[in-house]
Amino acid sequence: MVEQKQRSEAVRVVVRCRPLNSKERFEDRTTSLKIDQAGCQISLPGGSQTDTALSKVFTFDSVFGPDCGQEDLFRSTAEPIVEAVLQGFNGTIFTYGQTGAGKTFTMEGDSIAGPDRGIVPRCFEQIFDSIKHSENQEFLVRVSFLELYNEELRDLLARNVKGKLQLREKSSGDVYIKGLHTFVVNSIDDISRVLQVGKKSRTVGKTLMNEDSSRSHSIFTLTVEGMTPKNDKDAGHIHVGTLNLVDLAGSERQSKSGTTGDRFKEATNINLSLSALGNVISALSDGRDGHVPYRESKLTRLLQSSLGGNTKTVMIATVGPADYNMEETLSTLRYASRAKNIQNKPKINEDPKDAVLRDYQEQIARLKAQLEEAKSGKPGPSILGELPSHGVQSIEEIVEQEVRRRLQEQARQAPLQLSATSAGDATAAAADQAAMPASAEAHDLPRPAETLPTTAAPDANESRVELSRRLAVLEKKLLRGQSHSISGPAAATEQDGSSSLDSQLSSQRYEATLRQLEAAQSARETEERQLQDRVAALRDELKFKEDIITRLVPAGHRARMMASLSWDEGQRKWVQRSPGTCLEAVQARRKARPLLPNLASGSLHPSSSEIDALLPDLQLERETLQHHQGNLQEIQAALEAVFKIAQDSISSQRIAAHHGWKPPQPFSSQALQLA
Ligand SMILES: Nc1ncnc2c1ncn2[C@@H]1O[C@H](COP(=O)(O)OP(=O)(O)OP(=O)(O)O)[C@@H](O)[C@H]1O
Repeated sequence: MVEQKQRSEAVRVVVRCRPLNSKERFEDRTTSLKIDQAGCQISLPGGSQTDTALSKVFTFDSVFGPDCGQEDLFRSTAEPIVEAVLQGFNGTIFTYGQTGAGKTFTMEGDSIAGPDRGIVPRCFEQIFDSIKHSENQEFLVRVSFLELYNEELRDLLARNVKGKLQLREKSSGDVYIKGLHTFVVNSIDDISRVLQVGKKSRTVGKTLMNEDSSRSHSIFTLTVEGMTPKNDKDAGHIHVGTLNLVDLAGSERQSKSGTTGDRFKEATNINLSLSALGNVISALSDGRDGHVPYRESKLTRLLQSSLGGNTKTVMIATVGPADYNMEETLSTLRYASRAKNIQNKPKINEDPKDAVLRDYQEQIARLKAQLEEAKSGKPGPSILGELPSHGVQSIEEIVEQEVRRRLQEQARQAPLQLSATSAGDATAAAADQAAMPASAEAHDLPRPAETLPTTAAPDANESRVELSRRLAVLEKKLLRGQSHSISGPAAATEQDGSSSLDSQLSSQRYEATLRQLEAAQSARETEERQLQDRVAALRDELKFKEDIITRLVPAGHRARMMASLSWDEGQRKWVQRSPGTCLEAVQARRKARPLLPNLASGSLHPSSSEIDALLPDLQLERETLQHHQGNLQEIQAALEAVFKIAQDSISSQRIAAHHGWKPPQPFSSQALQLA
């Protein structure tokens, strides 16, 4: 390894001015910005637009006018940075400017393909193209995507985007984000898919200045690990470059953007963090070794190594051309002009301890050795649960768990199925097994022990299949240059034709099954969400009804209502007990009650204490029966039977004379309905 001399390098600052947009053209907006692309200058008129002596002239590393295309801008700003990242430098490209000035257009463009695609998709193309054309090198590419919204860090690739992440600092002083998902990608398609998923989660909103205004700062990070060619004098060394693609939210004036409510709160946070960034830029551009207020905001903490650190940084300041935005344009140009003075000290990151590529290679070597042992008939040590964790997460993690569960289920149900596979079917069996997504290996997650079959140890055939599958997945994740002639995985595969075929088939089957599983998973998630919504709606309705009952129905009545209901398992609903059942209960109660000996013996002269005890009883029975609105005739018959017992036994005149009580009238169905 060559000792590196760390040389200072200024942050590159370029300015891009967008064309007048349709609204500005419709409003006949004028422009007096002057752009001298060749001289890298941009000037604004002074006090009066004709007074050139007072005009403000700014010089930058490059200046791009409204006619500049995305390709030209990319070549002169981003391409050299990506080249450096592939060599192991850190690089940052960030856009800064007034809302609606063209930051997102510059970074992402109007589409992921086509001439108007922005810097981000072009970086993807350059990275994978360079890897493809590199000689004898191996690469591993990982990505993450986050946003800083209202001073909260969010993982745009997480299931729960709104979960807050925490900034942490390593002992080296480097800042990192705990729990941020990182995905291994091995093609432009892969990485574009990740970008699209994240973009869907990013917070955007409509303002008067921009229909699609970014309400958060976003950072898309690519980490490219590369291993130097084996024939190089630095053979076997790993270099790790990180590329941060930063799309800042725009500075805005509330009077112009017309923001209120949430939009206003967002604008306040955006302006605060941009002003903190301005303070860091000012402190760094002073050139004195004074205090740099990185800790003022999370944005400045995130950009710490890009401004004044070990990164190659390009700032793209975007401005609008219309005169009615001249104040904001002037402010952007001043801000950008200060940034030109920032000095960074970029260096190649060599052989970091946490390089994932090295672990991948070690795992591949280990798997190959185990596969050899398995082929020679020795069972070998279990490979399961051995893989180290880097916190690199899997796109297919959920899918994998489901597949594992199903496979274990199948294995339990048909334990002989695998061993019954004939030798001729070995390849197909390998492919079947490989169809199981192996994201744990692909993303370094250790295989959870509890997901392993707890039955007998895998037989030789089974472990060989599993080893082949793991090998295929790991090898697929490592990207190799064009003429790979080293005795690496490819050479070893050539020695073993069947293993090569296994790997190819495994990959194809794996991809196909993964797609199916992803579709199934997405359908299941939709269904689950709908069910959860339904449960929530039912719970609200129940709560509403419970509130009504609690407020309007007296507690005694509620108890009696409940006593009159029973759960019918067959119909799966609450039903009222039949009046017959109720009457039987009343009669049973009466028989059990020893209080009315005279009544029970048929005496016509019950004592007054017996009558007193009977009256509330009768009242209760009447009310109970009133709840049975099903069969009125039965209810009435039951009720009358109860009263008849009383009338047969009690002399109404005596009762009237002694207690002033009026015997109840015979019950009519009309009265019951009214009740
Ligand atoms: N150079 C350009 N050429 C053509 N159209 C452009 C250019 N720059 C921006 N636009 C258009 O202007 C509009 C606003 O641009 P954009 O969304 O990129 O602004 P922004 O600076 O990211 O705004 P915000 O900070 O509010 O997110 C978009 O419709 C975009 O397509």
